[in-house]
Amino acid sequence: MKRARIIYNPTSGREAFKRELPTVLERFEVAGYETSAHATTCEGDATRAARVAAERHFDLVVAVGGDGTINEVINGLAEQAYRPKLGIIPTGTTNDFARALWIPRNIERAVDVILAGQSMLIDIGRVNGHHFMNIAGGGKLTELTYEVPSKLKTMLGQLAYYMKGIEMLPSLKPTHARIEYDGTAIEEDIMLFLVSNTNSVAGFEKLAPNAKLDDGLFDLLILKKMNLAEFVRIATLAQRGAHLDDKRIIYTQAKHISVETDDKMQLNIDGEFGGMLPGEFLNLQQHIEVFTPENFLEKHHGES
Ligand SMILES: Nc1ncnc2c1ncn2[C@@H]1O[C@H](COP(=O)(O)OP(=O)(O)OP(=O)(O)O)[C@@H](O)[C@H]1O
Repeated sequence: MKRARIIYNPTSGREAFKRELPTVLERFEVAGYETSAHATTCEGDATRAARVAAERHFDLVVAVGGDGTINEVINGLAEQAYRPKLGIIPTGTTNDFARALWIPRNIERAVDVILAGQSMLIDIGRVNGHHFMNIAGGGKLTELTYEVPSKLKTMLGQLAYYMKGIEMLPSLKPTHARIEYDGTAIEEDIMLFLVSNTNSVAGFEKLAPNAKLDDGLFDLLILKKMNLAEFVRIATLAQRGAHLDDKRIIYTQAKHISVETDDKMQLNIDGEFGGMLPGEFLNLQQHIEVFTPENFLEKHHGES
């Protein structure tokens, strides 16, 4: 019999999952999985639970929570030689990864997706020993993701980022950076850089439009030194994906990227603080097998 382990964050979102857990367990059992559940208790717990599930050769791990929980589960699986398939039930405040994969927010429908059994192998990023599935980057503005409180995110959505972003604008300063990507070396004064695995980033759907989930490549986006007015203009263009032709933007794709800066710069990994630069980014191609809706797979195959 196949075995599934559900790893859920009981505090995520509006705590709605706990009420649904018996129904969800029943559905996995009926579908032929011997199923157990682990409620996470603190930061890092989902990583441990996922690692144990891999070591015990579970067939399926289901991560329930927001991007934080999914990131932790992926960190528990990524270093293992045997990696169970991954199902996702998005119940968090921020669910960028589920959105990128077209996984529904509704619990029952997210379970439908997993039990329908359609999956694909996706790339995972690694930087300085941490793994990420959405995006990593550096520069003052990337700190927005942890400076905006989740209550505000829930209430105001993207507007919360704008409000906080405007507050931070005066503190935006360029730093000198040495960046190497797949053998090309550049030196620039930069405002920020983003290393993206998916195209769904903090509500900007067209920030890294070429990001594909299984091509082994990151989208690398670098914002060169610019003044405030130029910055606001480019941020506006980025809303509709019209920022890429601007001469203050470098946009390319690469498998291996290293970044070093003169001034101290924090590393943001999937929306969380991830230590300080320098950073070395490596794309682990088709590293995790994840369940996605049928229509997403059709779109994906149509594009590649
Ligand atoms: N029982 C717990 N109590 C408090 N925090 C927890 C617990 N279990 C897990 N966590 C932590 O909560 C973090 C955020 O969770 P997650 O992303 O699933 O939900 P979220 O609702 O989107 O959260 P947030 O709005 O705080 O980002 C996780 O990275 C994890 O470290």
